[in-house]
Amino acid sequence: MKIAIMGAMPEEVAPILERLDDVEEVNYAKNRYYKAKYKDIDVVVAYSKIGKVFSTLTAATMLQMFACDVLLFTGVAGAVNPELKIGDLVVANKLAQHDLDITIFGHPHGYVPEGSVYIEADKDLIALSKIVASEMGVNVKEGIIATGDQFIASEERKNFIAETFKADALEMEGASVAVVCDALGVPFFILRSISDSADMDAGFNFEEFVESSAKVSAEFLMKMVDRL
Ligand SMILES: CCCCCCN(CO)Cc1c[nH]c2c(N)ncnc12
Repeated sequence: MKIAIMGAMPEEVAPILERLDDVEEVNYAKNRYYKAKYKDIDVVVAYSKIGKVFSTLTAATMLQMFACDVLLFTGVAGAVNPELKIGDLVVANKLAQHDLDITIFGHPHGYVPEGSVYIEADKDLIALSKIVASEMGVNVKEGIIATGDQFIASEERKNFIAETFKADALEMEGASVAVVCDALGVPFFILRSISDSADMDAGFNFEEFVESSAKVSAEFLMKMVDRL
């Protein structure tokens, strides 16, 4: 089993890199991939850089070049569901691209021909997250994640995303990673910890909480890796 562990930003994978052994750094396609051992498991760890394009490139590389059998994503997100607070964990059961729009031709938001609005994450990995959550005594919200190439910091855009996609959280990489994994038939799991509420305070809250929330997500993810 070879596990791809991915984030979008250095802060999101730093808590993981520090726990690896025999790290071999591979430079490829203007990015750095860390081949390593976590306990006795083969892992490849990388942060993609922000947004759907960079995360597509990294996810595709993890699967096609490093031949990973499963892809786990860890990072932070903006809350859409008002029940979610800073530091809360969200597991994606399905993901959509909120800024994919050819609605002028009568298609739904997030849809293009031969595509689908939502892509579903791996049910076994979701089930595993529930076991780990109960063991750790933490709450994990399973929900819909909306992805787009914008940092959302306005109630108006957040409400559009909430109404159109019934999203629980939003970010900038999950749905593109989902498309890659789905197309290549590789199980994937997208985990996020809330860093802000995608409102007018989002920028400040993100800056303040990205590091602590990224740690919450990374630590939970590694508990799942222990159980794989
Ligand atoms: C230098 C600034 C980098 C922001 C990257 C934010 N990530 C993108 O995946 C997660 C995220 C946290 N809060 C968000 C929000 N309100 N809108 C979009 N994305 C997010």
